[in-house]
Amino acid sequence: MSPYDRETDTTTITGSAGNAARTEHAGKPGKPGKSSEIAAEQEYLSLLYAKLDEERELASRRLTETLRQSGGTPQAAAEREAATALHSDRLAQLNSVEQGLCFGRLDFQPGYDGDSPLHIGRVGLFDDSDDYAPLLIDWRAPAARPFYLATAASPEGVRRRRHIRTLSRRVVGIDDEILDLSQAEGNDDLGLAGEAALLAALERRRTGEMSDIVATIQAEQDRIIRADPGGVLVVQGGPGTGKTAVALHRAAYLLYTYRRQLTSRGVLVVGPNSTFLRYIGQVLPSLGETGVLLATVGELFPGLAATGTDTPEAAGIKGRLVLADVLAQAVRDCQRVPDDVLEVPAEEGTLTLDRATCERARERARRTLRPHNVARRVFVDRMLDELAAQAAANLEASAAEGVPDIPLADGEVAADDVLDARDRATIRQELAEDKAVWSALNALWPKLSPQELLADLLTSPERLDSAAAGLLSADERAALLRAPGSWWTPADVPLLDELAELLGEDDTEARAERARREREERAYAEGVLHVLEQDEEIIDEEVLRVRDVLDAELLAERQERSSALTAAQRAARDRTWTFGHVIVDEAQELSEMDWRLLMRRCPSRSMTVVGDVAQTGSAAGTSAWGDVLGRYVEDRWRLRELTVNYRTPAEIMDVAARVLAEIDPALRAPTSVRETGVPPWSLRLGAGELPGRLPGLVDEELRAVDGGTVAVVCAERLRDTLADALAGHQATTEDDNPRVSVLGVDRAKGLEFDSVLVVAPDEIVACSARGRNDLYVALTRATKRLGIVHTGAELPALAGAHERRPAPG
Ligand SMILES: Nc1ncnc2c1ncn2[C@@H]1O[C@H](COP(=O)(O)OP(=O)(O)OP(=O)(O)O)[C@@H](O)[C@H]1O
Repeated sequence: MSPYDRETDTTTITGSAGNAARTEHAGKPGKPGKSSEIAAEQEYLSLLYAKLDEERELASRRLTETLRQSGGTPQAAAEREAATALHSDRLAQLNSVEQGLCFGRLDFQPGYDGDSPLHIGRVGLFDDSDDYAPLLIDWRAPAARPFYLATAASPEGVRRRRHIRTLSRRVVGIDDEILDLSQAEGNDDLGLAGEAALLAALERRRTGEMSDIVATIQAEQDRIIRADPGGVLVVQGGPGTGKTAVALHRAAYLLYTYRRQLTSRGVLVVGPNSTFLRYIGQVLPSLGETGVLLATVGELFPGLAATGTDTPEAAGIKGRLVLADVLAQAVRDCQRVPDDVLEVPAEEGTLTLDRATCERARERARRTLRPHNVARRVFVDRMLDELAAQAAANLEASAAEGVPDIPLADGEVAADDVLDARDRATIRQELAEDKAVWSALNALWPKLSPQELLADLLTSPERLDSAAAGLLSADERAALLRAPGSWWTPADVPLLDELAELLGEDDTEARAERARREREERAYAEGVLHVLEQDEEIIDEEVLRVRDVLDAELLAERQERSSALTAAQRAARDRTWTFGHVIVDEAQELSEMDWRLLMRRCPSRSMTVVGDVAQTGSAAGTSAWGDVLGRYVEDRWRLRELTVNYRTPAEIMDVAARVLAEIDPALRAPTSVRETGVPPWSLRLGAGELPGRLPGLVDEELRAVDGGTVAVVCAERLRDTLADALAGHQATTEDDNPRVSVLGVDRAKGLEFDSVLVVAPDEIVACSARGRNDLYVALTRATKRLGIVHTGAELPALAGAHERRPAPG
């Protein structure tokens, strides 16, 4: 039972010299002092909700009024659209803070900064009848900071920090901390703030969706959340230290504090896979922020679904930086010259392109340093000049054929050319439209799409050999080859992005298309105006006529802009979009090629990089931040570390720490914030017994976590077999949020469950080059209980788990 479930009336004193604080819980009505405190908080909370309702009503009314308006100058139209966006954002924000509107209160020492209490909540509310005095302080505002940072040793003027527990619009309890150094007792080295509320939050059953932590952010987390947005900030921390939570709250903080700069470019949050993104998907909306694009790297090539899977070896190779050179060579390989002479059977007769001429044109095009498809225009121009000169010479020669050589009269000058400039231009134009000429030029310097080129490269041994000669070994090239028609994979996406940069886009046609669309939209708008005018004639001759306030141009423009999307939505459709800030979670998994793509999306290098190098599972991932970041920012990146584990109880962490020591004895496991008194258990089963016994084990765990979640985590190879064994439990291998999941370690990364069964740990270790890291990840997913089921060799590091005797049958 968590303190949130019970009605408490206790007073505890916690704290060391660094964090002395007396904690008092109050929830039981009937005790006069406490219940009057609760009643007073209830009264204030009711006032806040009344204000929230009033604000909602106001935002809704303003939105309706704005939507009703029409007409005016283009500037008025633009202002109207800005107002529409503003009011609908405000309304969405006010709706999102309904649950847990207010969660804290600060009381100050006498004489300190006005010394009236401040209430802290999810949004700022002000009293417009009292000179906009703050009623509720947004958790992100500077005034709210002491709520997260104040300690007894450094109280920042705070006398009492109160956590207010609410259910819907009702106060159900309060936890007070008196920040009083003279009360110091105990030895709380972790420096926790609001310990009772924190532990209550941590003990809650997991639902399969991550929750926000605004009420209980800890000081080391707060410093990261509010860190300056400039440059690259790396947040390194062991499992469960709140890296993901911190990353998401940082996004919300940055959007609040730097809204003007960030709303137009948006914020990108990158996660390792779609399961993880769904797990964290509710956190930012619950904080009232919708302007953030959540995506995996594999989703950052608009219009392409990367649903295929690579072998670990192929994924590892594709992630290496050398692939950028391979791709550059593959593009150069498409800029060909004939071995000797290329014959072009044009309508003007057979023309020829010799190797030297083609080489000169190719060199000239390459020297422009433009991307392939753009430089193609230079090559094609040179080739057409050459062909046109030949065709003109042929024509002149044939025109001269059979003409008698008539002697010139006195004073007459021989005409040099039969053809004038206009004739020559016509010939060039005809050649440019000649299919045979196009097919010859396309063979030499084709227009390419990234998809076409990569698909060719990965299915053609000759092309790959040519592009990767001296860059990849024969075995590596063989590992990359795949069958034609294979699905795109996430590791292909950075390669496609690289190719899109190398190939570029000749946007002449796109520009023509845009102009055509604009003409069409204007014509459509003219039509709309016409219909409106006819309606007006029928309805009322007197009213202001539509055309008086709206012309076709403006209507077309408004139509275009009224479909205006948020920056995040526009960014999702645009490969070349650059973001105001990029947050990368589970960043240790990204390959060098992934980083290249992300750096292109963030030229300002305003980034937050969150991860744990001890959890790297991917062959292409990193084990040192400097290795990946140095290339882009040299040593200009800042490191912050998180050291407290909020997820995994100490008993489970003891076992995981032994595995960590095997990965690297220098690595330190984070310190768990709580103990559960439940030791992890282990059980030995024969491999054949596993499918039969697993359902019973899962049932036991389900009962033990009483309505919570259970995950079976195993090597990818075993996943389907174990999911079949648990068919009766409707276990899922994906992310539809059931009580029982069966997951390979890769999918379990970043997630958490009340109980975790790690099945066949020896297989997890054996399955990949970073198998021990994978095992460490698997062991640290549980919030309450851990069971280890051995079917093969027992790993010495896991010997600490309490051994269970197998139940009969
Ligand atoms: N200050 C906090 N208050 C309440 N809960 C917290 C706090 N910090 C972290 N948590 C909770 O601890 C759990 C672990 O957090 P999170 O998933 O962010 O850790 P992580 O460092 O990303 O872990 P991993 O590296 O294993 O993915 C989550 O349930 C999160 O909500």
